[in-house]
Amino acid sequence: MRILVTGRDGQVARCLADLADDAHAVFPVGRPDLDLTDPATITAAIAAVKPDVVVNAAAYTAVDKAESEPEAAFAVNAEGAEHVSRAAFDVDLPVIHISTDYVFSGDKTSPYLESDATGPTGVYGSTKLEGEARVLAANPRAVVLRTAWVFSPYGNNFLKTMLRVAKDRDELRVVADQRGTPTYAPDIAAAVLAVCDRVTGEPGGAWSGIYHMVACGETSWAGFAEAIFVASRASGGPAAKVTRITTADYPTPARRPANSRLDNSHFTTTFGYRFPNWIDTIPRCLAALAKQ
Ligand SMILES: NC(=O)C1=CN([C@@H]2O[C@H](COP(=O)(O)OP(=O)(O)OC[C@H]3O[C@@H](n4cnc5c(N)ncnc54)[C@H](OP(=O)(O)O)[C@@H]3O)[C@@H](O)[C@H]2O)C=CC1
Ligand SMILES: Cc1cn([C@H]2C[C@H](O)[C@@H](COP(=O)(O)OP(=O)(O)O[C@H]3O[C@@H](C)C(=O)[C@@H](O)[C@H]3O)O2)c(=O)[nH]c1=O
Ligand SMILES: [Mg+2]
Repeated sequence: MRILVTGRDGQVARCLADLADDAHAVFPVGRPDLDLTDPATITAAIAAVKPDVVVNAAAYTAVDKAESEPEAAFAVNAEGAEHVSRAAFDVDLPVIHISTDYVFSGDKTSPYLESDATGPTGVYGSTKLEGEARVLAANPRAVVLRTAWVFSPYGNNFLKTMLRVAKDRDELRVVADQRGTPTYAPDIAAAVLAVCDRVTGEPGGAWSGIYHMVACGETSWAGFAEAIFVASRASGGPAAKVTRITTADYPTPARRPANSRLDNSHFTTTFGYRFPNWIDTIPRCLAALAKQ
């Protein structure tokens, strides 16, 4: 099958391209050829690639910057996502859209289910939530996959930030009162391919809807940082001591959910893809970085 992926240089887009095989030809298209804020470029990309399915992996992902650029975030995450879904629908294609744990308030004390009420605490989360609704409304064959705390050898992410800062500093202060699940982008890509197989193999659309697509297990950002440094030290890389702090000690423009753990059992049951525990994925990322 042919898979059009929006956002050529994004973490998830690049990992999807890495997984291309005989059964999955992956075509990542980014700006300026495909711009989510310019619907004509989306239509043109679909006409050029002739995909069997469209994966929307492009987004405005700068969580803090979004607080001062709400229009720009909305144009990509809400309107742009809608344009992609509608452009796919117009030529009778299914769409797979990636969303986030930040659609939740974080007030729940256990992992979030797909049926739980949303309540984003910032602009990024609000615009992503609006994007989910618009994607589902524009195309009856739409899958919304909420993932979280994405890291990979590519782009900007928390793991790469921790390694970079540890090169110059012996100690790092990291929040310990926000909990979630780091999810390795190559595993997200493999899971998305499993969804591609289903949505192209079963045309009806019984699979449409929202799914939580995260790795197994849970931690805090501080716990994630500590695990990164344990693995990095073991492979001779940079490491630092992590001092656990609270969200109040680390002011940021955007408020983040205290609990953004997602229950992934609906995804696992429906698509038959099993995620590993997040902690086992860190050495894989470090090994991939070492090869760069
Ligand atoms: N990163 C994370 O921790 C998480 C991400 N997600 C979601 O997963 C998906 C993939 O995220 P990830 O791979 O990390 O994203 P990245 O931040 O790595 O990449 C985002 C990509 O989107 C592209 N993009 C931004 N605006 C536009 C536009 N107007 N038109 C076309 N492309 C655009 C960027 O292009 P350019 O290079 O030109 O700027 C970039 O390549 C997103 O939907 C995100 O919301 C969900 C949970 C966690
Ligand atoms: C760099 C750093 C961050 N922090 C805190 C700030 C914040 O609360 C938390 C995570 O910081 P980051 O800015 O790296 O992560 P953030 O940009 O909030 O990551 C989010 O990105 C979007 C796209 C998503 O969809 C989410 O799932 C999530 O992955 O760690 C520290 O406490 N110490 C530090 O040294
Ligand atoms: Mg960030």
